[in-house]
Amino acid sequence: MSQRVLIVMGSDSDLKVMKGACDALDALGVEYEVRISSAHRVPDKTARLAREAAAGGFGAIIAGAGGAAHLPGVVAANTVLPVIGVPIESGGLGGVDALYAIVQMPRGIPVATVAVNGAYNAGLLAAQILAAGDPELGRRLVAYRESLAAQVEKKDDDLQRLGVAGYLAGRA
Ligand SMILES: Nc1c(C(=O)O)ncn1[C@@H]1O[C@H](COP(=O)(O)O)[C@@H](O)[C@H]1O
Repeated sequence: MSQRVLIVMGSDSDLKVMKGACDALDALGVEYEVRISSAHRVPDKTARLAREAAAGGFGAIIAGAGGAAHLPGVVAANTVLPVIGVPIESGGLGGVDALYAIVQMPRGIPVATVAVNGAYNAGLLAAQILAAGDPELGRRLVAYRESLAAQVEKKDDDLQRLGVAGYLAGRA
């Protein structure tokens, strides 16, 4: 059976952003489970989710949190599965607080960090991690990259054909 991705977030207020990870995994046909847990508010549950993840068939974990974002680090402390942290924009500091909290992990307990609100890339990265042991998923990732390249080529063709003003008018 293919491995799944565990998606954890600190609050339901993170769901709108974290849906990006679900969208990426859906597009690639990767199964996942979405949970709300908080290192601050439910520390025991958070540790349990992380400790049981490998045995539960998960191959990677995405953890998103805003503000004093300790969740990804605490998840990483409780598993040797790869953990991808998503800093979420919340409160007055625009997500920089969460970014620093997640990216500045101490030596020994790494968390791979994506951009502020970068949940879609977290989903892609989780899929790429699973693809190391799943050649069929690897082929779907290659097809995804080819579709990205085709989109850029189409935009460039349109720009050459229409010129700058025409291109912008077509997008308005
Ligand atoms: N950073 C953390 C943790 C944690 O790191 O354990 N638990 C919740 N939160 C974050 O607090 C923000 C506000 O949460 P509420 O909207 O529930 O007040 C959310 O972005 C959440 O990820």
